[in-house]
Amino acid sequence: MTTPSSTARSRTNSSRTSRRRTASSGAFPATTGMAVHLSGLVKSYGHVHAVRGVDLDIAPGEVVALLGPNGAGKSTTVDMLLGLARPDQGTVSLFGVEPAQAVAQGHVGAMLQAGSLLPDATVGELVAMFAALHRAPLPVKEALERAGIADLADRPTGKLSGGQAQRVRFALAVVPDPVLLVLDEPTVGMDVESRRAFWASMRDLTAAGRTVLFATHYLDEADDYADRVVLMRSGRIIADGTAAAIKNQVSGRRISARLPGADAARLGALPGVSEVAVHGDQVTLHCTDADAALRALLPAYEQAADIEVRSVDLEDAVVALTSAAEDQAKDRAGKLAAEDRRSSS
Ligand SMILES: Nc1ncnc2c1ncn2[C@@H]1O[C@H](COP(=O)(O)OP(=O)(O)OP(=O)(O)O)[C@@H](O)[C@H]1O
Repeated sequence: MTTPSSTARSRTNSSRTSRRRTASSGAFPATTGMAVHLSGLVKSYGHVHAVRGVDLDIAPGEVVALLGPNGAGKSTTVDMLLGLARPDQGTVSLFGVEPAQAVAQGHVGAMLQAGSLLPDATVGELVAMFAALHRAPLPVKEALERAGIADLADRPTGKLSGGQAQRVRFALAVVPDPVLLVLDEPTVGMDVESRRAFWASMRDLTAAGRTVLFATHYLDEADDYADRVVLMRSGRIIADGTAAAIKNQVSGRRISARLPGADAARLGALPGVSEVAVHGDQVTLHCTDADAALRALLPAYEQAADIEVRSVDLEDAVVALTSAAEDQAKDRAGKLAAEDRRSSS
């Protein structure tokens, strides 16, 4: 069946194909090799094992979302990728050279979570200062327009709202006219309209074949804009593929309904139901067989209302995959502790 969203998706996919073609046909300054090559990256801070062995290749022209719960190691990976943190083990190369060299050549633009803007400079002055550090920057006006802040050029950066400051960071990331954009939670603090404008501008940038790696907690952004989703948990990559492939790793559908006075144990015993979540009157049934579950639910709960059956979305898949990884980590820790006890007795 063709739905508006599937039509939109196939359009997006064909634009992704042509974007790759543009990237490999040399629309940019000559670069060689993988846009990003991370091999065996490990990084600890004292007892905290932030990154525990990350291997990742990103081809020129790919748009990759880096997902994972708080503390998964996304920012640490991004910091090592940009040469801002030194790996304990492993190597990083961007277009076949060290990060510092790729940055010096103007191939890389970055937007990080931390980092204050010079509070006394105006937005225009700050972006101009940054542009002056690069060999072939965009005109300042164009960088400001791409970030949607042309009207803020004369505003001191100390007088910006959080969302506006975030857009200034975006202008600083694009002003080198980079081939690779690395964005750590780029839309944090932006209102809905600014997020939309941000992604519209990103679409223009990626349509020309730029490579993008962005970390985000907004799974709809990953679903809508990334060719590929890399999911991290506890310092490791636990899934890597298209959003569709990641969703396919988690089978089943979800039934949600308003069900006053529902009993979770009774719902859990219905055929085809694997898991139940109850929030007040609202119930979500995770199903291995949604048809069987629905057939059993309706006679048992005549008061059921606002019933919806839907496929697994990216959020469901990410939650399921990250909690499965957590269970496996606990199992591993339990087995190691048991082995320790056995060997010491
Ligand atoms: N400079 C540091 N000193 C000590 N611990 C750190 C440092 N930077 C990160 N960590 C720790 O390393 C782990 C991974 O952190 P990181 O910021 O990379 O995760 P993240 O996936 O980006 O999380 P979030 O989504 O919350 O930004 C966390 O436990 C964090 O507390």
